Amino acid sequence: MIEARVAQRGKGVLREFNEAGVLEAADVHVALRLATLGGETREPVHLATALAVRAVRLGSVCLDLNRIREVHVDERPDGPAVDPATLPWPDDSAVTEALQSSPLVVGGDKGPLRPLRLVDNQLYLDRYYRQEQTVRRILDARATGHPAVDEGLLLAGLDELFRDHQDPSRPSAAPDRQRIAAAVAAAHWTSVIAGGPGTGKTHTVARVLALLERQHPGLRIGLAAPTGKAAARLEESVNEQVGVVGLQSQLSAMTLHRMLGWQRGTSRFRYNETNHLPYDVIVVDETSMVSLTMMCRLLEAVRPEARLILVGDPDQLASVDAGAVLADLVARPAAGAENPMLAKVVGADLSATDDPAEAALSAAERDRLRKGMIRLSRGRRFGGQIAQLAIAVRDSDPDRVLDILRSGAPDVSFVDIEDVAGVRADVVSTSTEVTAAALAGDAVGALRASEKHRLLCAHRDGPFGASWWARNAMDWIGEAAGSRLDPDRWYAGQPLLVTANDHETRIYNGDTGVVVSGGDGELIAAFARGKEPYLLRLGHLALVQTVYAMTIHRSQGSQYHRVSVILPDAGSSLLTRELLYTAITRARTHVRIVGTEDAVREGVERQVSRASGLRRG
Ligand SMILES: Nc1ncnc2c1ncn2[C@@H]1O[C@H](COP(=O)(O)OP(=O)(O)OP(=O)(O)O)[C@@H](O)[C@H]1O
Repeated sequence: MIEARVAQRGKGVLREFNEAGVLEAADVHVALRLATLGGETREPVHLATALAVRAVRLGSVCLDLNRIREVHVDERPDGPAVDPATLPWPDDSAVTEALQSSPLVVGGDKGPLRPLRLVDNQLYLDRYYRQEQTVRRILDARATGHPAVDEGLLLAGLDELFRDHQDPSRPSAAPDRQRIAAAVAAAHWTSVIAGGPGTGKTHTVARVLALLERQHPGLRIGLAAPTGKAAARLEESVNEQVGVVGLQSQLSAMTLHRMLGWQRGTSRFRYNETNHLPYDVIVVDETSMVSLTMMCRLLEAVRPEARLILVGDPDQLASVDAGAVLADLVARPAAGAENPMLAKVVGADLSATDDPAEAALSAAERDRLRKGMIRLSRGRRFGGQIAQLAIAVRDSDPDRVLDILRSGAPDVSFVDIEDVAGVRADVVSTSTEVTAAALAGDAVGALRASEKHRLLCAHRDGPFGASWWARNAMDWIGEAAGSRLDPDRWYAGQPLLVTANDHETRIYNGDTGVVVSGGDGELIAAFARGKEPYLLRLGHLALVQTVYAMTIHRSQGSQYHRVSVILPDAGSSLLTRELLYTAITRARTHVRIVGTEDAVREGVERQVSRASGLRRG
């Protein structure tokens, strides 16, 4: 155990949990500080408080006391992982009883401090409890009525915009979930359009906006995404459709922070519950990456009479901060009745039986329509085994996942960590192509070539981590080229990853680019932005790193032709279904899984379980 991770002040049970690697020093410090301020001396409360802080650190909104012992402990550098069952757990009922009378929960004579909430045996840090309540209250209020819609106009628009792809003289065959999604978004103040990559979410959003613009000439549209990269991608793909669907003008998208008016150095936003955003419709893409805190701020700032359309893939990894709001909203029970307008405008889709291309709506899907939620299921981009593999992972079917991986299908492969010849060939050929274009000053070609293959890892460090594999890749490239790459200087063909938002230079955390020759012997950085690359002097780049391998978390929101996924050993807490799903769905033409059968099975079977009260309705 690394000493810095052990809290010096921790004693007794807290110290044992800290040394075992369940708690970090910060969890212990926060718990002890709150206990001192509130005058709480009982160890079960100290432990529950520290575990609640840990739960938030790991992405949950609260600590589920019914599952308090379900903690995963990673292997330690100096030995095997501690079995959590061997730790000195207090009696479950003793924890609950102590909390029920704790001044940290019920308040005490030391003042108004009440940092914990105990609700239905879920222990919350007060801040997250209040945010969850706000989200629930605003969503429930927005669900009590429906926007007024000119049904004739909507029907005509749906008929015009959702045509058969092969034969545009005919409307698309029923059921068409994209058409249903458009009607759902028109019929609700809040709607969720969920779906995997390439299911046509953006295609549908462009049509929804066109339909709403016809209903409300002069419609003010706000487009946003949690990251700059995702916002740039949303803007680009919606604008490709502007002419096709008849939108009045090109649109711009921004990060959620920017839309809300983030003010440097404060935690306040310019737009909030008293100063609402000036839009009639707001579309948020990549909503799976939105944290509870951000969703709370957004909902507070949306006018009650503005539509909010949340778009994303609930099966992907959730936000790095606490909360998995999109997945929670999808799982949340539906309340209220279906908007009768839906049956009038998309009745044929709702009652259609199976079509060769799309299955009939299930009872559960029909039920979700009541809360303005629809999941697009028909893949429009990649067919073949990548989509099947992603579905098998999502459905937690490890045997099917392994069958597909071993099927010999041309778009999927499964290799041992010792057998990296294929990875090496992909790394070298991609780099050769990127470098040739970069040296020729062809920024578009270099950026395009850099999307040919990407090496993805679960971890950042260690033998399965991105840093280690990036060094391998640099060695392979150096050997193939006959000269070593020098990570301390700029060179043509160098792949870049931006690690922090820089609003001034308009590059954002997660942006990827390439160093190219600027023609006059000078090197410049090129970033993909729509049709024209965005060029920037190297001296203007603040936080960037060379990226021959990246973490799966970082790759969210991007796609590549070929992807090699380095799985960690079975036993890593990062290895989850959401991680595998996200990694696989980054690939357009080929996904290569590098790892063991045990790691695949464990990943498919372990779901990230983020405790939250939103799911309970
Ligand atoms: N109904 C349709 N008919 C024909 N082509 C379609 C249809 N829906 C989507 N497409 C095409 O399929 C591709 C994927 O669509 P789109 O980009 O909208 O998917 P997405 O769900 O937003 O994907 P991602 O999550 O990867 O951004 C696009 O090329 C789009 O033009």
